[in-house]
Amino acid sequence: MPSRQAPVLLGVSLKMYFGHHQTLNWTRKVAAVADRHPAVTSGAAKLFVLPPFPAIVPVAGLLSGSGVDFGAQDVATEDSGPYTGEVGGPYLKEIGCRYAEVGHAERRRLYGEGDTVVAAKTAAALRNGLTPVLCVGELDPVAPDEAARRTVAEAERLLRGREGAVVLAYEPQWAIGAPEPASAEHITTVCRALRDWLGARPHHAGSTVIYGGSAGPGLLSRLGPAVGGLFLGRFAHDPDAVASILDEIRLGAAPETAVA
Ligand SMILES: O=C[C@H](O)COP(=O)(O)O
Repeated sequence: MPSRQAPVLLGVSLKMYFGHHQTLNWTRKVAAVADRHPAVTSGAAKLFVLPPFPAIVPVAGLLSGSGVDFGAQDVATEDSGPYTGEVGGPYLKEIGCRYAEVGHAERRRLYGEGDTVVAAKTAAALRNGLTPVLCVGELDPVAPDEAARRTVAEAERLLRGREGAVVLAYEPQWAIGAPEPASAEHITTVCRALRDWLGARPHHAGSTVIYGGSAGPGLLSRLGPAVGGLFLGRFAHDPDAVASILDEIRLGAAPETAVA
């Protein structure tokens, strides 16, 4: 597996927290941060944003030229047809999305999505040229080694028979929406296991492992280089917090290699 210094990947899902104008205002502020921040302009960090579906097109316009990528929080299992309320991969690709999130714990818990649906959505993203942000992670708190075993097994199930670069978002379900993220030891153990697993699979070259679950300023510096970035939720609602994480990256928090 060739090694190279990879940019730290910072993703933000806005979930359903903001209204439309708030989404656009937040995007303008984050684009302005990205435009001038040395971590972004030097290529040390790469940002992506997942707004609600109706905001994707205007967000694309606001991010144009900023180097910030964007995508969707979900994708249909099918590409077109009578699927009321769904948005297919070809549509997302056509409007410029780079990413499609799949398998988030909230979709599993609240909307009954299981492995079959998550695997089909992952396949839909890949066949349409979208990078899946595939969320994996254990349901309840367990020891780091056991969490790593369960999470690698989950990734194995969801990616079986697929090829292409993915973003594996390690999100222990118990750490989502919590006051604090998982411990640095826990995150590092699981992310390293996922990296090793991906690294042994050349058909997933170019993949990245990031951590999400109450992540915010101050976390990345404690994680060391095994973690390729962060998947942010509430703690990115303040654009200054995004700038603060970019400061950490500029000061040296960087993944050791891409999975390539
Ligand atoms: O999509 C992001 C994650 O679920 C994390 O959300 P949170 O940081 O608000 O817990």
